[in-house]
Amino acid sequence: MDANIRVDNLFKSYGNVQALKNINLDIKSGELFGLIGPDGAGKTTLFRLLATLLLPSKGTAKLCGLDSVSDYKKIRNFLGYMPGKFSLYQDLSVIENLEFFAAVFNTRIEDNMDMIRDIWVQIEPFKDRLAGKLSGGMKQKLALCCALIHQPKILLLDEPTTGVDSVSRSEFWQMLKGLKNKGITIVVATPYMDEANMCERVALIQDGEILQVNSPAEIVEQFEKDLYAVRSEDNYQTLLDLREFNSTNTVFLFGQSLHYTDLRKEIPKDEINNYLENKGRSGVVIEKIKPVIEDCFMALSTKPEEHE
Ligand SMILES: Nc1ncnc2c1ncn2[C@@H]1O[C@H](COP(=O)(O)OP(=O)(O)OP(=O)(O)O)[C@@H](O)[C@H]1O
Repeated sequence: MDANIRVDNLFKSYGNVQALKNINLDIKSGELFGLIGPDGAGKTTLFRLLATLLLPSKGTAKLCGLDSVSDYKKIRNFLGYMPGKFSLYQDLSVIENLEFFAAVFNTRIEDNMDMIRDIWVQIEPFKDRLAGKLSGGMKQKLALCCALIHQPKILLLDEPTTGVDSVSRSEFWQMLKGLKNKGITIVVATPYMDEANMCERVALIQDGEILQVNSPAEIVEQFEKDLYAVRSEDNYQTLLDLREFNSTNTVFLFGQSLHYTDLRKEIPKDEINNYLENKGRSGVVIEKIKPVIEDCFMALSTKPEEHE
């Protein structure tokens, strides 16, 4: 079975809220694909549509060639879905949760151990603990086992690493690579842009629209402008100053510095330096840097600063 996902001209509205606008996606069988976007971008809505839990307002979604509306029963047999809000029964133990999900799919844990073993061994020592008493990372591993217990061909993971510590986050991505090697098509939604690099391809989504679909490396390669990191003793005031500067294309705070692009091809650093010093900024440092995926997202999603 070709475990691909194909979305065509998909729209979803909740009353007046247009949560998804003309989404088109082609996710290949066996791909590790990321859906990257901020809160409210429409990631959960798209996942719930793919998981056959919501009806589209317009357009179609097909999983393994089957329609999410008319073939929803068949799709549910080969789809694993881990919702963003924990799907576990907090007052059941670890093993009871897993047994419950196996029973829902009319299967048994022992028949599917090969699929979950690598993850299960990490939580087995806590198998009699109530799910509600597990740490965030452990809950996430259990939820993943539950989503895998019926050996899905396609796995949808909605913000699996939100609220999870950084060690558990990187362990989680290692587990996903292991699952990809088993041939499962995996789609992961995340608000963390740095996780884009763990995916083969990503879709950047904002306000219900897909801004770009490509490999993380190619997205970064397509960044057109020269990018500069600007720092001073007062980064926030420098941000406000640069927003008023008449050659500013984009400027935003990024960690300990500002990321800046100019409307011109060549950037006279001295001119920017003088401008900022005249504004009273001290300790100004300007250096050319390589863009990362966050810069590409900002470039795609923000309008250039307006100048009179
Ligand atoms: N049941 C609903 N009724 C009305 N509006 C909704 C409903 N569910 C989502 N929305 C709106 O649809 C838009 C997309 O929401 P969605 O939850 O899909 O985004 P998201 O990217 O998953 O973000 P989050 O991580 O915050 O859930 C938002 O504007 C949200 O407020």
